[in-house]
Amino acid sequence: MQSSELQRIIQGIPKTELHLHLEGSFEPELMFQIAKRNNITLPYDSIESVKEAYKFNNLQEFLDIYYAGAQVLLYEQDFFDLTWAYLTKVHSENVKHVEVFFDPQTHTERGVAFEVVIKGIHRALEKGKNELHISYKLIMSYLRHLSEEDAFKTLEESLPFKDIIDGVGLDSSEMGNPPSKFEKVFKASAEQGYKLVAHAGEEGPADYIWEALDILNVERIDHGNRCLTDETLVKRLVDDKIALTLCPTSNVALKVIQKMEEHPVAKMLDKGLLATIHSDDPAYFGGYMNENYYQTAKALNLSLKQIEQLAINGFEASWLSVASKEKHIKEVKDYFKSL
Ligand SMILES: Nc1ncnc2[nH]cnc12
Ligand SMILES: [Zn+2]
Repeated sequence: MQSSELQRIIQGIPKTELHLHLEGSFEPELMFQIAKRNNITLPYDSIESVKEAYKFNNLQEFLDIYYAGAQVLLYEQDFFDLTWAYLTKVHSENVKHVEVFFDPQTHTERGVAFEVVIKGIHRALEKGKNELHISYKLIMSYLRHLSEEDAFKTLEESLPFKDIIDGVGLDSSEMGNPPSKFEKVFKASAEQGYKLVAHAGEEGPADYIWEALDILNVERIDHGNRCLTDETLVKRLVDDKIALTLCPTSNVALKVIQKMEEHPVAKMLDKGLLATIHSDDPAYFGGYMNENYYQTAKALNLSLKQIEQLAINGFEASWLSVASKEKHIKEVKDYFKSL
């Protein structure tokens, strides 16, 4: 199939994004605009020099730059603008539902109130629901390089906004910060009614995925690439229909894999895993949803059936109601039938 034909097909698929860090959707153009109005000097003299700096050898090199970029976000309007820019972008890519992460500690650590962050994000998500017809869920992620005590503080701060937060996640530097470090705060989060997910097996070993499942009791694994090294784990993930929210362009950018042709998603589909495709930090890795589908499909020569399965899996793994899931899955199936 011609590249342009594949791109046209991917554009038309009704999609859902389940693994997206709002701070990772911060495009350099908006970063400069917000830095200017907040009187902050960025350590870059142009948008080109920012993009030049976005070359990473591993997760930590990326995180250092990602946290630095987030420093310019100070006011509710900044968080609104960040979220709104993301929503308008994915609206243009036919994304129908999003479940997005935000990292409260990246901001509260700098003295920006939890309330400022969440109010800006929430206002944009509501506007997106009303004007762009994108439904949403919001996930608050604990930073795993910080202590569990710090995560408990964040959980406390979130409680006045419990009604607008659907789940908690775990992100940041994986190696040396296993899921078990956060056992108690995940248990307490579940008791507050939050759903649970965690990044695991991105750079870390399959053991971290086991811990996320057995110690944190998460219902989805973010990334999970490394599960294929453990057949017993694969069986568990298949049997329990645990989704893996994969991020192909992120994996290449952070050298989790050396090239897209090595991406494990096709193997995962073959094994019956509930694999899904997302963008992670698109402003840093150069691809939103469509680009992630496109690069993966092209490099792995995925069939239309496999691409359809990925889109269905996305809705299947979402936190939408059964009726909404069925509606979206029917839309995906009808779309592929019409091709
Ligand atoms: N890919 C990733 N892994 C861990 N933490 C993150 N925070 C933002 N993107 C991340
Ligand atoms: Zn992520």
